[in-house]
Amino acid sequence: MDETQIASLLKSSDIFPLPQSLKLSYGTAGFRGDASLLDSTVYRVGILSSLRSLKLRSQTIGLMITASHNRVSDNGIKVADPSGGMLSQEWEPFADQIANASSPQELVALIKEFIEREEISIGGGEEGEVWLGRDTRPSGESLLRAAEIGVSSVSGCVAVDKGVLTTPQLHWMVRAKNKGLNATEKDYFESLSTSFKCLIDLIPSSGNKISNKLVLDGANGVGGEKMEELLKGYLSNLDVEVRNTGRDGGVLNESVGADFVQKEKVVPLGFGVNDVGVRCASFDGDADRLVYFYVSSNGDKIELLDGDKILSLFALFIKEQLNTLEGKLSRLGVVQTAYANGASTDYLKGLGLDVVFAKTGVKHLHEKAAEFDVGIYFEANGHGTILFSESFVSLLVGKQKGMSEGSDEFNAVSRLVAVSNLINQAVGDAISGLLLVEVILQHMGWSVQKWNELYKDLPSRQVKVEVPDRTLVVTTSEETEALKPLGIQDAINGEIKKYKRGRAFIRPSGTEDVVRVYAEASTQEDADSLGDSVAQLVKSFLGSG
Ligand SMILES: CC(=O)N[C@H]1[C@@H](OP(=O)(O)O)O[C@H](CO)[C@@H](O)[C@@H]1O
Ligand SMILES: [Mg+2]
Repeated sequence: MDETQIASLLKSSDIFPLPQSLKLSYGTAGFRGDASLLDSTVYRVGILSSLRSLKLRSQTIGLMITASHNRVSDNGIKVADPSGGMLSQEWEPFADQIANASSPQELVALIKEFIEREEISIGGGEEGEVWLGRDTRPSGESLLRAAEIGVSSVSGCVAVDKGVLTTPQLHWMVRAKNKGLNATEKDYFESLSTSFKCLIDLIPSSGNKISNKLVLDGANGVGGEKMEELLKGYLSNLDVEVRNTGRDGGVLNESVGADFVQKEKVVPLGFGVNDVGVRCASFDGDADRLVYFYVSSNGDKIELLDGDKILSLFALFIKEQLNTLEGKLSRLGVVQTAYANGASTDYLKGLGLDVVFAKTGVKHLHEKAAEFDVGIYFEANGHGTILFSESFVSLLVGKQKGMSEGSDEFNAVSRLVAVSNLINQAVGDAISGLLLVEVILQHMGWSVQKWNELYKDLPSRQVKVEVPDRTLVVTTSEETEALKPLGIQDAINGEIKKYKRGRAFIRPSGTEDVVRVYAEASTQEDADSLGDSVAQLVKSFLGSG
């Protein structure tokens, strides 16, 4: 790093001093916090993205400015690697270090040390490129400017502002760009609508016809807006009414959206007694989570179809297509976390599927799903997708070419190819997930109620416990058992034994300063009681916060 580069970094970092007492961690989903405190963080992550692009021989990196389902006054930043997946976990400690550097001099020293270790050369003619996107938060625009300054303060690197996007759109575009494919937002919409129409054309004509009508809760965020754009410009054969678009005075994520609906299990604002029985869906604030629901009986309760139910629907459909192929050509697997409802896991195992568990956080699920030819992953909260290995897609495309049109096998192969184009291969995507759910329901001839009957969720309860130091809880790799504090797992097991179908576990949250308790049992009363007693154990072993 030469003197000019050092001077340029010192100068630009002077514009964005670190607010006092701010302690940041890259966590499960990038840096998040009150938007008014994040200028310096976003600027520094801009620098990191440039370094990442230089390290990876000029491949394009993505930088998304969003705080997802958090409140509108928050914001955040996450990095997409060239594959469109999350930033490699190996770089997270460096992200933490530079985000917390207390002065421009310390920042430059850390960068110097890092680029030497990683053998990144700056200023020798190498070029880097970073694509920036943001959600609809009012703070997004000025944070985006800070990111641009960070990116371009590294010699040879340029920032490209892609405007307001959903998180999965940016990940999709970055992936496409690095694969040498067309990578604009228009290409995204075209790819989704073409594969959707192809799946619709492949629906057997003999089946049960269901209502096309869907009401979407857009969380007053970017997802509703983009869905409307897709419907208007590219897809006319879907009857979707978008509510909570953010245009009618509603506040982002406030009593609306996928996180609210899944955690509170109540009707979001804008929905009520007139919607009883109608198929409804909710996106979260940056449209990477999707849940379905319908308003039941008197308009004040919902029946929730969460990520586990979407996973089950996808698994059933994919399995049906794979079974139609001659010979066993692929390994299908599903990935869940410990938060998956036990009834969903039983159901999936009952289908004869390979069910594996990953740690909480999409980056962990994605990694495991990528080990299969077709790997489906979902968090219970609605974030997930279906990954197809490149070799399996090539095999399918090759097979398709040599087959006669119209046979059952040809149709199954064509459906699988279309699904691999429809469903986002980079990251969970509420828009592409919604299109796939809609087409599968039409294919099966199922109402939302019929889909809900695949299995009945076991009653569950989640509790957050504030403790002085949550890092004292250490779990096994699947997070289902606590190794520390010593003795706590035996005590939890003692509680679990008291309940029919009892299951419970604890883990420190990666996004909040709490220990999370999850409990499940055959009745709601038992799940509540098990949750409460495990929460008491956490307090007695770790003290109250
Ligand atoms: C129980 C739960 O919903 N945990 C969420 C939450 O992580 P925690 O580490 O549990 O705070 O936020 C993550 C990021 O959005 C998401 O991936 C995860 O599923
Ligand atoms: Mg989100």
